[in-house]
Amino acid sequence: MEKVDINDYILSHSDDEGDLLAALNRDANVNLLRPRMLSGHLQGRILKMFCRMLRPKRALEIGTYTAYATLCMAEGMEEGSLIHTIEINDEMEDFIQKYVSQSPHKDKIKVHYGDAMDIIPQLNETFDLVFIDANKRLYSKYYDLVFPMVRPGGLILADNTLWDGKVTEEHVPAADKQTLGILAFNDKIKADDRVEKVILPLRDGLTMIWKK
Ligand SMILES: C[S@@+](CC[C@H](N)C(=O)[O-])C[C@H]1O[C@@H](n2cnc3c(N)ncnc32)[C@H](O)[C@@H]1O
Repeated sequence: MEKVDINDYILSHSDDEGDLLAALNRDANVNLLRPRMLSGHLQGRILKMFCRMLRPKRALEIGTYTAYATLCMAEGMEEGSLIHTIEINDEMEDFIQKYVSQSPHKDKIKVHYGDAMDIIPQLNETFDLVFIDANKRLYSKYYDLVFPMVRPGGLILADNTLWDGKVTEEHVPAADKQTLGILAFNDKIKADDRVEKVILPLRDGLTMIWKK
């Protein structure tokens, strides 16, 4: 008998992503340049589960891309809650709108188009949950900007913090600003006494940062 791939086994024994997200995933793989950027089935179900457990009233996602993760988080959030999500590339607007508009959770989602560095200061919110998943060079800046807006006891998640394993390479070229950005962010979080932190070795690395 052929051995079942462990990732297929995990997905086949976890919740389905559902028809809408499966269609989004297929559409992204056929029509977008970098479909691997979206969270995907496993991480999406985990983000939903975080929302089920934490019951955030206000959430923020920095880096929407297709809204795959946005839709997953909104699915786990309660009625009356809201997730703000920020996307710098307004060419994604039609794609995002196509799927958000079909979701039964669309009323919990507010999409902002523009640079998160400009939009975050305009959001008059206190966040229970923040998902950092935009420009890897700017993770430390997003963190500093959003930190005062997270309530004590709130959670910040940062995606891609293992950056394809490049974080353990002996020599990182000065031109590789993305890896250097992630390295600086990981060191900053490790040294920050205001938070408890753990890197989950999930997919490309997902850091959980709990504000004391
Ligand atoms: C990895 S993708 C996000 C994936 C999405 N969070 C998910 O899990 O499905 C990163 C996105 O961040 C966007 N982005 C990059 N810099 C940004 C910024 N300063 N403000 C807002 N969005 C930004 C990019 O255009 C890209 O669509």
